[in-house]
Formats: sequence, C-alpha cells, structure tokens
Amino acid sequence: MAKINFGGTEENVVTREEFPLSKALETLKNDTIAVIGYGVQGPGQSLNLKDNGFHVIVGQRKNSKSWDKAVADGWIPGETLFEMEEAAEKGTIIQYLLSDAGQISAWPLIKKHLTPGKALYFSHGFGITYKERTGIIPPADVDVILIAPKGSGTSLRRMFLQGRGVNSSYAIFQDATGKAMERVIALGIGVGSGYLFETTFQKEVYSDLTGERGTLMGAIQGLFAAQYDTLRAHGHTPSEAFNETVEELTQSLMPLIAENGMDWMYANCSTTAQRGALDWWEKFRDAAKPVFEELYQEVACGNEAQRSINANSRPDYREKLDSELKAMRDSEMWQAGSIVRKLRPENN
Ligand SMILES: NC(=O)C1=CN([C@@H]2O[C@H](COP(=O)(O)OP(=O)(O)OC[C@H]3O[C@@H](n4cnc5c(N)ncnc54)[C@H](O)[C@@H]3O)[C@@H](O)[C@H]2O)C=CC1
Ligand SMILES: CC(=O)[C@](C)(O)C(=O)O
Ligand SMILES: [Mg+2]
Ligand SMILES: [Mg+2]
Repeated sequence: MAKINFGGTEENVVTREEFPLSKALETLKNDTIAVIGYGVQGPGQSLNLKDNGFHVIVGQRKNSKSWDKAVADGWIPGETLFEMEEAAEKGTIIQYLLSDAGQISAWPLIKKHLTPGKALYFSHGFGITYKERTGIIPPADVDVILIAPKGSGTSLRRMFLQGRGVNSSYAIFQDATGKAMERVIALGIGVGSGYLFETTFQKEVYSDLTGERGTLMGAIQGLFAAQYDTLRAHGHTPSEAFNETVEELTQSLMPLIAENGMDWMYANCSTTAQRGALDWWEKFRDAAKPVFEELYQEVACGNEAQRSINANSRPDYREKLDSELKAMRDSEMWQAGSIVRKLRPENN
C-alpha cells in the first residue's frame, strides 16, 4: 500500500505496480465473477474483466433491451449469459450492478445465493449505507466490498480500449474470509483502474451523491442556464450565448484544466480574462456554498436517497426520466448546442 500526499494530506492508495494484473489473475483464478445487471456499469466492467482474462458471466433479465445488448456484445446465452438468479448461483463473486432501486427489488433473489465465502461487490455505497431504506443486509459470512469507478461505465470501457483507464475508490464493509482486501484490489485492477483510493461505503455514497447533484451534473447545468439566460435576456443571439457558456468551456478550456490545473488554464487566457476571473470567482463560491451545504445535509440524512428510491421504483420511472431529459434537450440552450456541435470545424 502506497502513501501518497495529496496537497498536504497522506492517503492510502493501491497502485498497479504493487498489484499487477498477473497478481490479480492469480488471486481470482478459482473465482467466477457474476456481473448482475447490464446497464451502464455492467457492460464496462464485465467486458474489461473478460478482456483482462478473468472468468466472467453476466446475469440479466431475459426479454430486455439490456439482454439483447449483452448478446450483441458477445455474451453467449447459456454459457456466459444467464438469468440473474442463475448467474448469482454460479458466481463466487457477485457484482451487484443493477440500478440502485433495482438492487432493492432483486435483493431477495440474490440473497438466496450468498452462500458462505462468496463476495458481494457494489460500485456504490448506496445499498449498504442506507440499509434501513433498502433492506440490503448481507449475511455475515460473505465478503462485502466496493469498487466505485470515478466515471461513467461508458468512459470505463472507452478509456480501457484506448489503453487508458479510470481510477476507482475501494472499500471493505465486511471481511468474512480474511481475503476481502486482496479480492477487492484484484477486482479494481481487473476493471481497468490504475490507482485505487481508499474509502468507506458511507464516504463513497455521500461524496458521490453530492458530486453528481453538484458540480458534475446538477450545479453545472444550473450555472450554464443562469449565464445563458442572462446573455439572452440582454439581446445576445443563441449561438453567441451558447459559445460563451458551454462550447468554449468544453472544447477549449476544460481540456486545459484537465491537463495542468486551473491556474494554468488562466495563464493561457488573456490578462484581461485573468483579472476578471480572479476578481469574480470568490463571489460565485460564496453564492453557491449555502446550496452545497444544504445538498450535503440532504444526502447525509438520507432524504436524497429516499427521493431517488421512490422515483426510481415506480413502474413508469423510465418514461418519466426520458420525458425530463427530452425537455432539457428541447430547451433553447441545448437546441442551439446541437447546431453549434455540428459546426465544429472537424465536422465539416
Ligand atoms: N452509471 C454509471 O456509470 C455509474 C454507476 N454506478 C453505480 O453502479 C451501479 C449500477 O448502475 P448503472 O449501471 O447506472 O445501472 P442502470 O441504471 O444502467 O441499471 C442496470 C441494470 O439494472 C436493470 N434493472 C433496473 N431495475 C431492475 C429491477 N427492478 N430488476 C431487475 N433489473 C433491473 C436494468 O435493466 C439495467 O440493465 C449503481 O449502484 C450505480 O450507482 C457507479 C459509478 C458510475
Ligand atoms: C458516473 C458517476 O460516477 C455518477 C455520476 O456518480 C453516476 O452515474 O452515478
Ligand atoms: Mg460517481
Ligand atoms: Mg453516482
């Protein structure tokens, strides 16, 4: 285990150098990894594990879009693709990758097959942390572990195929076999992570729910909309408002932040822009801080989890989500965006 100093704080990190793929394969050589659920994380994790040489099977409801996708991706019904329950029975490591609400309804089915010595694996701290709400209480004689890739399952697969990878956090909730640590690390390396950051189930879910509701998804759309609407209200055209709000950020400036940090992005903009950004950022921080504090409290007390369980357990949750996403897509800002994207020089 390496100790790495992150801006003054030492943290435990497992690296691929100390735990290479060959060691991961050796650790799990007698295991069958059953990936339950083939939505977004399921395909990314199962295909990466398979390509890395692990013994993987997939469990998914028959007669579903995800089943057809699994077949199209090369999983073979009756050999490597099964109904969820059959896969759970065959697997010694059960990667529970249904949606968080799906995990609640399928739990009785999975629980039956958690015989002593097996491992139950999550990619989110949700089911375990909010167990009073989810009812997910694993038997005491199985390992309960977590690998949470810090990215979409789509990126996990794409970046693996590009020879890159997405790092993950890892946690152990229950070590029944005495081998939970080597098992969880082997799985993290197996899904293609290069570095594994130590966390707990609770820390993972609190930070994840805050992040996706905050800067990663919720706050960024809110900030975009506020600026776009302001520019439009003052007579700027849709293309001008979109370019100055989204396009320049994603195409030009975000890649610079990713490469070398915020100050370096600033340094590659004009002195005029640097002056203004340095003067204004704290005002935006102070305006947003109370909203983030409220968000964190809602996450920590379980209200956010409950809202998501309620909404996503409804039989028509998919239609509802699709119609909300459509409303976003149809908004003037994102309609302007779809045209601006087509006009990128490389698409010409
Ligand atoms: N989407 C992502 O990229 C990320 C997801 N995670 C976590 O990974 C886990 C899996 O998430 P996703 O891949 O997004 O899941 P998802 O929302 O794509 O659903 C996965 C599968 O669950 C099935 N499903 C849903 N409800 C079901 C039910 N009641 N019975 C049986 N099957 C049902 C769906 O058909 C689908 O194939 C979750 O714990 C999530 O929080 C973690 C990091 C990123
Ligand atoms: C992709 C990811 O890590 C998220 C945003 O937390 C999620 O999809 O739940
Ligand atoms: Mg996340
Ligand atoms: Mg999440």
